[in-house]
Amino acid sequence: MDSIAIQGGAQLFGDIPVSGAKNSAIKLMAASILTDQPLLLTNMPRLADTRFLGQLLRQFGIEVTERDGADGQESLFHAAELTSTFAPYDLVRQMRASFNVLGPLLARTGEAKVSLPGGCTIGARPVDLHLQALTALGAEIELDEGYVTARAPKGLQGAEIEFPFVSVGATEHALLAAVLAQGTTVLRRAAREPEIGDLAQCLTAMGAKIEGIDTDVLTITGVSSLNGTTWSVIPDRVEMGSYAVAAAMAGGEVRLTKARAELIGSLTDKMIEAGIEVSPTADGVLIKRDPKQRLKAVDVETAIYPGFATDLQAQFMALMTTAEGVSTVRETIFENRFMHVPELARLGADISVHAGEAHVNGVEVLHGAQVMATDLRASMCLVIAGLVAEGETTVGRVYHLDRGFERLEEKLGACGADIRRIKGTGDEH
Ligand SMILES: CC(=O)N[C@H]1[C@@H](OP(=O)(O)OP(=O)(O)OC[C@H]2O[C@@H](n3ccc(=O)[nH]c3=O)[C@H](O)[C@@H]2O)O[C@H](CO)[C@@H](O)[C@@H]1O
Ligand SMILES: C=C(OP(=O)(O)O)C(=O)O
Repeated sequence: MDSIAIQGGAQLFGDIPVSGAKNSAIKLMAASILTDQPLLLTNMPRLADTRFLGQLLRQFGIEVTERDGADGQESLFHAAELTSTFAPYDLVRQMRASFNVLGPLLARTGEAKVSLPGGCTIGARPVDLHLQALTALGAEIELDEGYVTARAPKGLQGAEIEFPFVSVGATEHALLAAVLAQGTTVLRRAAREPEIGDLAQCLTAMGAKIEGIDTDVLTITGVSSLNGTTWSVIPDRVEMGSYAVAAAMAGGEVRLTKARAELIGSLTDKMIEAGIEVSPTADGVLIKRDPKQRLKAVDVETAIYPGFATDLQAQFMALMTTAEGVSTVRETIFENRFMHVPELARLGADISVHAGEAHVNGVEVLHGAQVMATDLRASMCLVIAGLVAEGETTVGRVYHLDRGFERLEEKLGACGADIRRIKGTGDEH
């Protein structure tokens, strides 16, 4: 198992290019199942998650080709013919979004058998809303021995679906199935995260008919087939936000490029409140901070988009560990997303947790230690804390981090961070 070692204390100066969004790329990849024409995705991140999903798509008989192109890394998916509609446990357990192949397989072929998903253990994360949506679209669903078998021998039928609460995955899943259903589907209380807009726009370029993109009501008029297209993956707002926080923590001046400032508006508002200089640029954002000036503690509460992203909660908490005063961090999306707290405590952070709320009492200094990544974004929070902790911090289990951060050591190292990967051996999971 690899680990990452960071020698704290270096300020960061330079540019960090933001990669394509993992949470968009993996849903766009699932969209390739819907057509027998090639789908070319550009600005593709190379991550463990995109690799796993590529393996799963190959298992269905989809040709997957990766190459370098004018708009960054590219991946071509060609599902000319599907030779299997079975998604085994070993290929689905690694990540949450692999479950979202069920809807498109069902929509294209009328049946599929997919293992229940894995992903970060940040909560119970059931898939009831996914299954309710597919059932409303006319699928017959059976659950047996950890697998979902879905059948729609006469094809899917459009339906009115009102989600009881907002779910990113269930919205995307319903969308991926409804585009090929007969008739009109209306999704109410739909999630409107930018990655869903990206997916909906790509599907539209493939010939789908979708109204209300980027709103919480999506109206989809089913079509009988979709064509291929070329689509550039939206910038990764979680990666962008993570490096914005890293720059703020270490101090210095870092420009995040190939990105869009408005994607992290709820984060940068809080960063400004804490005393960090944030200036939007033509293709991203510039973060400046004099590390001699202590930040002010500010409170955050996670929420659905455009609120403060749960995927940036751990990173922001790391920033607050050395701010002046007490910051309250409320997690409202996942019931178990504070696993980084005991790890931050190893570095000297003073944090107490009561139900869904963490109180971070800022300390003057953190001290390097051995810590363990517990999930994807928590790994980044430990790296961020390590950037200022006195001495060396070693973050173990970075296979979590590799799911969602591309070339992390290279990107931070280019700005002056003293960071290196220590290669491990053996099975990663
Ligand atoms: C691969 C991907 O894109 N992952 C993102 C996606 O996860 P994911 O799609 O899993 O997140 P959801 O928005 O679905 O989950 C929100 C809440 O709804 C609950 N729920 C969800 C579905 C369901 O059928 N039943 C149910 O109870 C979940 O347990 C959670 O408490 O959105 C989250 C919220 O922005 C992000 O943190 C994840 O990074
Ligand atoms: C929680 C995440 O991923 P997943 O939903 O795949 O677990 C994430 O991207 O932060």
